[in-house]
Amino acid sequence: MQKLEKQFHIHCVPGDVGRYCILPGDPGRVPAIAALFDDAHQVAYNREFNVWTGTLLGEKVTACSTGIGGPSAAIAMEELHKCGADTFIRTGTCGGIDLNVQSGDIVVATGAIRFEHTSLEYAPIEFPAVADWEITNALVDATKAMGYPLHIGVVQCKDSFYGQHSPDASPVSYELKAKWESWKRLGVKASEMESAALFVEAAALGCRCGSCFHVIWNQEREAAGLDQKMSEDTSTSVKVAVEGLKRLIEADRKAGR
Ligand SMILES: O=P(O)(O)O[C@H]1O[C@H](CO)[C@@H](O)[C@H]1O
Ligand SMILES: O=c1cc[nH]c(=O)[nH]1
Repeated sequence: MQKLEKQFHIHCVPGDVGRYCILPGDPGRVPAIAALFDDAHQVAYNREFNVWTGTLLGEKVTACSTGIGGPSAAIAMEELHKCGADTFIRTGTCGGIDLNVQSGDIVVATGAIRFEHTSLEYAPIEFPAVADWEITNALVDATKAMGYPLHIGVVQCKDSFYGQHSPDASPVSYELKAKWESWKRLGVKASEMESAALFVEAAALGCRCGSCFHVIWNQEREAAGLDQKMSEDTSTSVKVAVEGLKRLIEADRKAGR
């Protein structure tokens, strides 16, 4: 019999998780995702990794939180992959950068800026952090079908949340602020923390990964004196991830993937 190896951080063994995984950062968001699965049950909860498995369209699917930042997200993906997963949808929160991106909107990432360090341990910096095309299409179609305001494009990833929000407090403010101006001029949609690591790691592992986000706020709209309020209810981005996953499962079945 094949040895079932319990993964060191997520405490799962092969069979505990599906091929398809939804990855929120917040462990508290996992039950809300699992509530949209059929027959969902918790299979493990260790550290920041809350893992629930159920089914969608009869396919085994898993929701596993990744915590904050690239290092723990990379661990979740690597250990889920060792348990048999090969397709990942990150659903998270983000802060808008582009002035058109408003609180409560959905952002679907086509790629991610690697202003973090985790991805460097999976690929040289010249390698782009690109979202999987099929997953991205499924997330875009799901958002449109549900009628939510949608922005599609590049997101920026970093390791320091406060480097984004209080760059002046940092001894390297000159770099943080100069680069932030570049992201703005390059039309970057939003800032978050995990997609760059996950996209690059997925490429290194031969897996697929895409991301969708709920916009919490937009600091650039605030700075420009535009209408700006906080939006913390992540239920729309959770619904987009689950509906997108259903569409992906159907597309995979049709294509024999
Ligand atoms: O809401 P989640 O998925 O955690 O995502 C965003 O929120 C956290 C920062 O507050 C980072 O993890 C960032 O990427
Ligand atoms: O502004 C934000 C909001 C969520 N997550 C981030 O990383 N930044």
